[in-house]
Amino acid sequence: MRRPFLKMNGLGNDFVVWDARDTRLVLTPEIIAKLGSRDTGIGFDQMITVERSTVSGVDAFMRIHNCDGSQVDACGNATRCVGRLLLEESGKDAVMIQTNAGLLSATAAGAPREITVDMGKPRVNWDQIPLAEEFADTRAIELQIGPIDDPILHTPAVVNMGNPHGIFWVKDIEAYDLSKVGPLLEHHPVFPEGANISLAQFIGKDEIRVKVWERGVGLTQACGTAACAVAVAAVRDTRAGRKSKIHLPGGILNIEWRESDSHVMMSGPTEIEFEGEVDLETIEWTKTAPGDNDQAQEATGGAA
Ligand SMILES: N[C@@H](CCC[C@H](N)C(=O)O)C(=O)O
Repeated sequence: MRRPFLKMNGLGNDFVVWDARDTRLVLTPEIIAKLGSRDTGIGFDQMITVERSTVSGVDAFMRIHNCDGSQVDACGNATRCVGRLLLEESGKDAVMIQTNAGLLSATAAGAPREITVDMGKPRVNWDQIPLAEEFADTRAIELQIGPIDDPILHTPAVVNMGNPHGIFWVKDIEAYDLSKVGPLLEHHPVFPEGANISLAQFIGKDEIRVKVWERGVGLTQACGTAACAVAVAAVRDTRAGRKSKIHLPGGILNIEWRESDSHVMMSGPTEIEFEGEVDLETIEWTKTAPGDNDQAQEATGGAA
């Protein structure tokens, strides 16, 4: 069966987006991993399934899978992308998106294709991250077993933005090979559900450079929830003000941790790369329409 999809990204963090509001779609982790492979499939960081919401007045439910097939509760960049699709489709000023991490609202941010998402309140208690043991202060927890010798990589700040994040403040982000330390820290026993791992370095007042090793994916160009988690950790640590610019390899996200209601607001771009169709049995896929930045074209790729 051939199924249409949209390929989108937020700052290079890329997604296949299915519209499953009228035609149900359930894929096994094995099929998701095959589709997500950049060698044999379409290739993506996350797979997003837009379904009908079970909550009245809510525009849609968004299901999120990492490219390894695991289902997760939050994805900031994909929420902006789905927000854009629902805003364009409905013509509304704001849309509500149901996720397994709660209800999130999306609005246009001003510039074309830029979207602001209210990511809700961060959670910072040890059992909400979750951590395997009690820590009274989650601004810098002490990892008892260090998978790496460097003492800096023993004291992460931890924040849950609908998913778990460990943040390591470093002086020079280039001094670390995140592709080596990321997998060790992602699976550290202190994180019973694993964690997204960020290295964060101040590069100016309220400007932070961040590299992310995403749980269930690996290195990505950007991670929206990580940007929110870093901004929250910086405020909690009195390192930054309530509004910060997070510089990721794929570009910049503007984050505000609002004082009035403790909600985290994330603003940044979205892009439709192309429309496509895939045969879910053979994983053979075709581009069917161009994206935001393409001239009209047709191309073929996939397992064939
Ligand atoms: N890319 C996302 C985060 C996706 C989920 C993450 N890998 C996890 O396992 O929690 C973002 O933009 O937030």
